[in-house]
Amino acid sequence: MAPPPRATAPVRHPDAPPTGELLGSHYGHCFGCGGQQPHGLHLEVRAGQQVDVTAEFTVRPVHQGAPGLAHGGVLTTALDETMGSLGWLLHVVMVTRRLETEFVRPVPVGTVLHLAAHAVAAEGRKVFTTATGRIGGPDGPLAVRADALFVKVDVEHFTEHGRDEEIQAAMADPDQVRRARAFKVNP
Ligand SMILES: CCCCCCCC(=O)SCCNC(=O)CCNC(=O)[C@H](O)C(C)(C)COP(=O)(O)OP(=O)(O)OC[C@H]1O[C@@H](n2cnc3c(N)ncnc32)[C@H](O)[C@@H]1OP(=O)(O)O
Repeated sequence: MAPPPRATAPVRHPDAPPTGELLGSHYGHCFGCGGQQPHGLHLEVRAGQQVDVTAEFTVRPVHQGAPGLAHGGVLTTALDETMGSLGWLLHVVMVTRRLETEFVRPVPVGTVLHLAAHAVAAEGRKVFTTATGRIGGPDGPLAVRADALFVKVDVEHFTEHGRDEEIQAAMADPDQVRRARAFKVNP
């Protein structure tokens, strides 16, 4: 998972959203950030100053694994979505290739998880990222952390592999098409 020696520091795109701006959902039905998923995480991610973001996730009863505790897979999803959002600042679409999560302490239902992620390095199509989730506040105790490798893809990644029903619906939505075509991948 460590970036190769030839990797370079990620560069914030000149047209990236300004610091503090809410990034918005990339897809209404996304389990991580979409507003149309009743049981989703409804993450609202905010742009940082560099290639970094912050987000908050409130653990609800539908996110339980053990009684009264968040499911580890759900917490991993929150970290994954937060790191994936770094693509807005790089102006690329990227998908998770590898993700390693460390669960440091249990996260009870009702907790607000304070997430932070930044891009560590980039090399070719690869973007190396890291994220943390803290409880009680942005500087509170560490509950979860993750490192991930993302790979930049073109919009064809989705149109070729996604189920036809959802692809057709997304293509019929002008806002979705605009979002999908906004970034070009520069290998
Ligand atoms: C719109 C964004 C939404 C974000 C939402 C949150 C993020 C998500 O959950 S995305 C959904 C989950 N992810 C996926 O479904 C992805 C499924 N995987 C794939 O489609 C493919 O494996 C894909 C596109 C990632 C890469 O495939 P492919 O284009 O053939 O690239 P491939 O050559 O295998 O690998 C790319 C590079 O990564 C490197 N690589 C691959 N695996 C590893 C690894 N484990 N460690 C280090 N490097 C690796 C390869 O060596 C290659 O390097 P280089 O470019 O230097 O040769």
